[in-house]
Amino acid sequence: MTATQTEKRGAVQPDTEPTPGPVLEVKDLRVVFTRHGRQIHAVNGLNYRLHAGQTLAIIGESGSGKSVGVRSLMGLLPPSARVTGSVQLNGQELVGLSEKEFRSVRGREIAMVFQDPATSLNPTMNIGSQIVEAIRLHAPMRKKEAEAKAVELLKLVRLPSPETRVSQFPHQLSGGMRQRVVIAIALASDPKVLIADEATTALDVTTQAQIMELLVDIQERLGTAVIMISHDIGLAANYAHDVMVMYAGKVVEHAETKALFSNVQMPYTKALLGAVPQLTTKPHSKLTVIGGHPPDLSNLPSGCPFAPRCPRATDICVEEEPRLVEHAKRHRYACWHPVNGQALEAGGTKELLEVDAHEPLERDGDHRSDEQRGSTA
Ligand SMILES: Nc1ncnc2c1ncn2[C@@H]1O[C@H](COP(=O)(O)OP(=O)(O)OP(=O)(O)O)[C@@H](O)[C@H]1O
Repeated sequence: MTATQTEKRGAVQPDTEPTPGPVLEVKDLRVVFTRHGRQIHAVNGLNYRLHAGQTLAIIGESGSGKSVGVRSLMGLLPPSARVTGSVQLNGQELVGLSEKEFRSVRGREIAMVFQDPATSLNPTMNIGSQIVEAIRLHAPMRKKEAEAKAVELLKLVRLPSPETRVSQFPHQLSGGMRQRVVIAIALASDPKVLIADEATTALDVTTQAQIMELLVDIQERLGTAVIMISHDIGLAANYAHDVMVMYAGKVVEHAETKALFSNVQMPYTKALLGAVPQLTTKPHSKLTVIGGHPPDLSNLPSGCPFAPRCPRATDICVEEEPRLVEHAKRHRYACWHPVNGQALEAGGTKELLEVDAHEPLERDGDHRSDEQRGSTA
């Protein structure tokens, strides 16, 4: 088996001095939309921490709440959304900020790269002006100085011939180049957290890998924390330190990437992986299809939301919702009948529930193996 990118680069220590605490701390984050008198519970109690230089991947089926969960961090939800809980960015509480207050955080402390670079860029402005605008929005400076910084940013994102590219328009660049420009704009204010929402989905696989390598490089140089949302589980496995699996607005499994993929516990995660073709998949063999549909978010069931689609479900799954419990070090899952773990019974979970942290998953100071530490020294 080949080493993943996260193993190769030996986990989460950036070149810059690591900050002592998490950059981002999310506690019991909930988002409810009101639409036509109905309440849609899109995000139902997220807890996690993100440290400098760390990449968290969020995976899950369409509609599981991945985007709404990260957009709420940036105040990018419509007025019909009610956000509760706590989001601390470097100690600053974001939940409850007004739009005006969010404007000073968005793009400055926390920035986002979206799926389609074509729609993120202004087609009528050359790319140099767009980067200069982003730079001067956050740090007032003379135009000449900002133009020089724009070229530096384009070098950072490894856009070829940056000095001449600045005068070009988005349509003159390839999709991969455009996404590099979008990343340069996102980095204009040196954000602590970069959110990549399906940022490479619209690109071909080679360009996709180049952009991911670029994000890794930037992360290592600047210590930026990254949240990546992806339908591509392979990308998550290869580039993330931690993976969070969402279903019906909840986290159903959350672990270090290696622990998650080598020891999947939640049947939903297993089903997601089964839906991905492997190199070893024989031609014409069938991929696993997850039958049924996710629950109605305006009428969530009282038991495990995955129960109606789960091959392992029993009565308890329908009756009582399993809590997200840390069963092994840095490996949490919410399941009565985990894939590789011992079957749980309601009465028998007390011991495990004692270590149930309603707290975000914590990262060790340095959880690299000796081998990894040696290879990156
Ligand atoms: N403005 C809105 N009003 C009402 N419901 C919304 C709104 N925006 C999102 N939702 C609902 O919130 C749920 C979660 O949406 P979200 O976009 O976070 O899913 P996702 O996991 O990111 O899906 P995808 O992978 O397709 O982007 C969906 O069921 C969606 O219908």
